Amino acid sequence: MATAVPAERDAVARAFPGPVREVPLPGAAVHRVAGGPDLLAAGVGPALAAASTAAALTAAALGGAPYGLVVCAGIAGGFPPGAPLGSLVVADEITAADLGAETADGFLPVTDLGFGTVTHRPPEGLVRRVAAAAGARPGTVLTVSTVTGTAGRAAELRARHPGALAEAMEGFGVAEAAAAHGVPVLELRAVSNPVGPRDRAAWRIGAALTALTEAFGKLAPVLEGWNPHDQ
Ligand SMILES: O=C(O)c1cccc(C(=O)CC[C@H]2O[C@@H](n3cnc4c(=O)[nH]cnc43)[C@H](O)[C@@H]2O)c1
Repeated sequence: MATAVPAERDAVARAFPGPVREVPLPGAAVHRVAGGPDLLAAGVGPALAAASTAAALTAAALGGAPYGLVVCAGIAGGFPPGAPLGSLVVADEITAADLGAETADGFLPVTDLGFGTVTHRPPEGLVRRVAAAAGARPGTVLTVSTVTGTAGRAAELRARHPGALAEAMEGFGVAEAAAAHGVPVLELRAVSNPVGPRDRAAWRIGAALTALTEAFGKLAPVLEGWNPHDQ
């Protein structure tokens, strides 16, 4: 389970009773919950999140206990009205929204330049089960390197990604690391602020972290019981 910061990791950890052991990695540390998941505060932004997640995946594989699923979790900005404050969004697509080139005719995704990928799709069946169990809305979660701070940018993202419900900063990086290891990925976000004009007074980080804890309380049996062959 990869979050950006320790506060998110600890919000997830509150859903899993059991002692925690810290396992050091290059540049990060896994919190291993006995009888529960491995939790990683992977850092803010797609690059650091990818590097930390890759380190955890590699260490697990070399240790003979590879992961079967990578979950990116944390707070996010929600596109109103689909994703109000405190609501949960589960990604049916994880899309890098600003990976590409700006041209006089608009933004070109990196795939149009002939490189790589901009979207990872979590297993559909798992997304459905998580949505049902946690009461999360399925939709695209955008990964951005710059938090949206104007109505204009929010409108531009909406126009380019009509299915977007949320934006955050790590999902695509975590998904790239998971894909390199052939491991499925899931992204679950609790909405802490609206995507749009910058307004720090509108953040509800405490409520979003509580929503994350409650969600993982409901999701433990879904995640434990999920078989990759179900897809
Ligand atoms: O300074 C600001 O205006 C501002 C607005 C929203 C979030 C931030 C952060 O520094 C938090 C980044 C952190 O939390 C996730 N997150 C939460 N809300 C958003 C968002 O609206 N857009 C992108 N990321 C968001 C993100 O995944 C980071 O881990 C600052």
